[in-house]
Amino acid sequence: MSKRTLHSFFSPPAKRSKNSLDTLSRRVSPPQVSKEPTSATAIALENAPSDQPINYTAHPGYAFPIADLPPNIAEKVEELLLTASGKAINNQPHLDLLYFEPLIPQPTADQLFRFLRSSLPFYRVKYTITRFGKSVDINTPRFTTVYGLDATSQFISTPTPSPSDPKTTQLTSRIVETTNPTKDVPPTKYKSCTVPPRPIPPCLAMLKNLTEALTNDTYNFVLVNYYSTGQDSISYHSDDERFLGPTPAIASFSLGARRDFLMKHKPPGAGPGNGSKTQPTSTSEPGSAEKVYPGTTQLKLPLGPGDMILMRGETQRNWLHSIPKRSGKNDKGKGRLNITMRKAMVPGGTENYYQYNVGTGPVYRWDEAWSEMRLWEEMKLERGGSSV
Ligand SMILES: O=C(O)CCC(=O)C(=O)O
Ligand SMILES: [Fe+2]
Repeated sequence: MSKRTLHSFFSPPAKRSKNSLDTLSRRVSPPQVSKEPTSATAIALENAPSDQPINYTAHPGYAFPIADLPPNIAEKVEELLLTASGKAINNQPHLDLLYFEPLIPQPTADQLFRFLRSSLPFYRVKYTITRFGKSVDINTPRFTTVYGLDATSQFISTPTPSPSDPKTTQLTSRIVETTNPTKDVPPTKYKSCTVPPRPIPPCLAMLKNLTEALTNDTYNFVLVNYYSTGQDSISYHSDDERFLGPTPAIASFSLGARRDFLMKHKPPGAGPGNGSKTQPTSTSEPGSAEKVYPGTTQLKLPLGPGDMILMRGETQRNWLHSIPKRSGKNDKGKGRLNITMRKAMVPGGTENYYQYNVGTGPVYRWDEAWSEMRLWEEMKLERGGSSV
């Protein structure tokens, strides 16, 4: 396979032929899972000097400049994603998964985990819903963040070197109509978003572009969840919002601590999501007596670091998934990152994603010394105002 440069991953990948993923799975050799490295090799890899200094990307929508993926991690991830093959799981009604176990083996998965956890701004979103006529306050039980824009609009970003820091590139973006890129979107188009939409930073754009090449699909949103302990979770839901279309492909990466990913078929008679702006869209109440859909059983995938699961076809319309709480798992500092790539078709998707994954609250950032997510405002004061 001819080697693509990292820069080529910032432009859309060349389309593979129809069904090329399955063809690819058969055609290419399995991922090169190296033998367990000796600890000396692992340490050498972890500390491999990158031949370039780490650069940062600043944007008015980023709480602080976000580091670009270090070249030693980027090159490894590129190589792994371009040679991977997954296992199809489609032995139950309406279930269509492709499981890469793992897609990114150690030690790269761990390097990527630690890099992304410390490089991204996170939020702990609170919102209010109405349930049975009553207002209910919801505290999202995990850290979240999101980047991207639905298919009706596009960012046109201009990079300029930062005058105060040679390592930082400053991005300024316009949002234009996809159908007419000379036309800026009207200011009212995204006025219901809790924050102005922000472009996917290079470290996640690279992962997204490689995932597009691997899955022969395109994505315009990257959502990130951080489960700091076993008490962080996501309840049973399906990502079946109308703004994702009827058969969405969602690529979901796991990094860090292993957590169970549970899936069950929606009960008989349960319709697809109604597209309402609640998160998650379709839920099942814990403990509610539900009929099991005939011929199906619950699936439990203990997702580990570097695993990737592609949910596609009829899956979201018919199946629910969750990361349940677990006691004694992921003690302080372990944590699990989940990164999903999705494609929203209309502005309602942009609104929904920023509302439920950024919200209006404060920014958190991983503090390596404290081994926990902390309020960025407090960390900034301690750093004397320095952002990176
Ligand atoms: O953390 C995971 O693996 C699942 C996350 C998820 O289902 C979601 O963000 O919609
Ligand atoms: Fe989900």
